[in-house]
Amino acid sequence: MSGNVILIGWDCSAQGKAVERLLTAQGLACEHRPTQEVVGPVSESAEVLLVRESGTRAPGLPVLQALHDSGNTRSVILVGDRLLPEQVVQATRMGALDVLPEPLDTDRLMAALEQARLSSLSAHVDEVIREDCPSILGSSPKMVEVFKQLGVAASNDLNVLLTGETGVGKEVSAYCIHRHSARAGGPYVAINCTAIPEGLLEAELFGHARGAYTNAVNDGIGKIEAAEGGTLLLDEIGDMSPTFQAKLLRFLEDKHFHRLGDASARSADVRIIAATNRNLLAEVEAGRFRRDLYYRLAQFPISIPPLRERPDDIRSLVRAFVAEANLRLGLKITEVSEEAEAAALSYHWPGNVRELKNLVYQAAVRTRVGGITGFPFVVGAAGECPAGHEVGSGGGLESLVKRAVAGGQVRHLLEEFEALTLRSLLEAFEGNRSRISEELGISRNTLRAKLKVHGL
Ligand SMILES: Nc1ncnc2c1ncn2[C@@H]1O[C@H](COP(=O)(O)OP(=O)(O)OP(=O)(O)O)[C@@H](O)[C@H]1O
Repeated sequence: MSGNVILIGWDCSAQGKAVERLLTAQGLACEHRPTQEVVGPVSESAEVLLVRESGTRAPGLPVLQALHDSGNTRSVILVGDRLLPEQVVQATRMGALDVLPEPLDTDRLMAALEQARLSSLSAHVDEVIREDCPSILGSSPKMVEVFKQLGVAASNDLNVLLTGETGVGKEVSAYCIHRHSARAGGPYVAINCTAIPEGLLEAELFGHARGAYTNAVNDGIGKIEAAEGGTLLLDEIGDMSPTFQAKLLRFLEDKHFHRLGDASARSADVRIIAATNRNLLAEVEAGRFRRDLYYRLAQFPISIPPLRERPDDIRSLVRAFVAEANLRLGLKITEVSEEAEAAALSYHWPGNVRELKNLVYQAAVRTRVGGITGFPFVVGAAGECPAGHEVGSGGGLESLVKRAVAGGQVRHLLEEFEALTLRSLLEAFEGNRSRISEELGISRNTLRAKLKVHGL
């Protein structure tokens, strides 16, 4: 099976085949298998899993549960007949990107598949980049200053604190420091402190002894031991709980730690780089982040400026990502129109380089061959849109809908609403993703996937 196939898990062979024909007629590559099989190795190279479960299997969703338990990272869309509300909630919590009732509405199915494919594309982009030692780009005076600081950080072994808005390139900078440091021959390990539930973070970071918790059938090393001799990136450090802050401080003081459930002290030779999009000093002043931990982490602080403060980088980033999309996805984009470039230059870029990269990829995927004539900007509050893309006077949803209808852009309207909602929630909850996922009642993984799709 090739890597961009939609795997259809459907028990009733006649219906499964009918969906396969429907998607094939839309030009999509797909393959039908009995539902249970999508949990097996056959799904490994699929891009999206379209799984049908029956609501009469109350109270659970066995196939989705099995996928979730196996650590599936592919985008999943659930199709169900007579699903109970609890099953819809469960499905979303287990990471399903969408839940579609039967009989299937073709437009909704196509929209859900497009979103799922963009989500996998975005995940794939991140994977590819991590695998291929991403090079860090930028030629603006502000970024040249940052590169100099990365060089100084690479020449010593101090703990580094990288700050900057979401998507400015903190993680690529951390990797750049590692690659140029004396530890380059050692491992580079990253852990996202918010993506892991509080209860599991300790074991994830420090490791565990056999029997330390249910399912801990063997001893296990944590990220700290995995990074021995190398560099450990603690991403989104600003969201760490006070209890965990105390545990981390203890490790930073003498580089000694205990695996969870094991009394023996161990030590690790690891360089720590921490990253956050919060103003950590303000968190210290507000009493939410330990001052002593802040100073341990910020032995060498580096702040990365938002993209809107370095417009000189925009054009070259757009060109670099177009070239990358051509190479990675087999597209044939020949140019980016002057109008599209001008729109990119006047846009506010709240999601910074990540958003730019996503928009370039989305525009490239939609264009496939020829020139990109525009980017699918999310039109939000006035002043955040590029010239010519403003919401009409009065703003709000109504004018957004009218504008989309007038411009024949209805197809992507629901995506725009979702992006707009998420952007507003990020502002309202000051980027606190745990809180947003709680308030929305969706898992943090689902939220992360959605934020990635929209480049936020
Ligand atoms: N200067 C850059 N050159 C090339 N790619 C970049 C640059 N900055 C960011 N990117 C790309 O943008 C995306 C986001 O970057 P990264 O994950 O480093 O951001 P971040 O600041 O750590 O974001 P967050 O705070 O949300 O974790 C990645 O795909 C990365 O490769």
